Amino acid sequence: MSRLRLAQVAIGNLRDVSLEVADGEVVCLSGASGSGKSRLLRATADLEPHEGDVFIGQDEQGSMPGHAWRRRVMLVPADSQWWFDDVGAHFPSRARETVPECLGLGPDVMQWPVGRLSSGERQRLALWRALSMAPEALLLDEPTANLDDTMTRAVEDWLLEETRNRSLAVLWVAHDRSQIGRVARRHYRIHGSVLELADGSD
Ligand SMILES: Nc1ncnc2c1ncn2[C@@H]1O[C@H](COP(=O)(O)OP(=O)(O)OP(=O)(O)O)[C@@H](O)[C@H]1O
Repeated sequence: MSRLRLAQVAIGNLRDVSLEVADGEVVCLSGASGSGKSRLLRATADLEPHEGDVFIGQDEQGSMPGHAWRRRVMLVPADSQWWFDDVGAHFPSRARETVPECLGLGPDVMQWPVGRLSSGERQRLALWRALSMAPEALLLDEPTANLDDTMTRAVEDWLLEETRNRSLAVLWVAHDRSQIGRVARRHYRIHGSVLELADGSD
């Protein structure tokens, strides 16, 4: 069953974007810098006006307020936003106690001030924050851009496991072809104003 569905979405230069992401599936999206990947994720998250329709299950984006949509279809932007002084204040209480070990951060990270976090720590914690809100779909904008190779592989494995265990639909923007090959069986590439299924996709 398709969990997340885009039907003839148009935003900026992009036209006629239609794709589906099933429960427990990762679909990758790539394209040149400035081709519109982030805007497409923002449109999917109901953060930018666009043409066309987006569905989560049977529900259409316009049928609910934006904040309700974004709890179900959650965007993790490349540059995450933090609005309280301390890290822990951004997390539901159960998630403060259960920071995944593979992120390489102990539970005391929840007491840290946000200003202390490195870009890679912010990125890993933004992913954990999103997962801890129990969304149905995740929109990941280059989720490993600030991580070294070892941590990139650890985060990929963790995200794939969580995707399966939580039956999430994941749309993942990536540049690195080898990463795309590891995490997704389907890969769309932006070419000019259209989205094309890349070679090697199932
Ligand atoms: N709100 C906006 N209104 C008009 N144009 C915008 C808006 N936001 C971004 N753009 C433009 O749309 C184009 C696509 O931007 P986008 O951020 O989606 O690119 P991208 O593919 O994610 O690039 P990168 O890989 O460099 O992050 C860019 O030319 C950008 O300047």
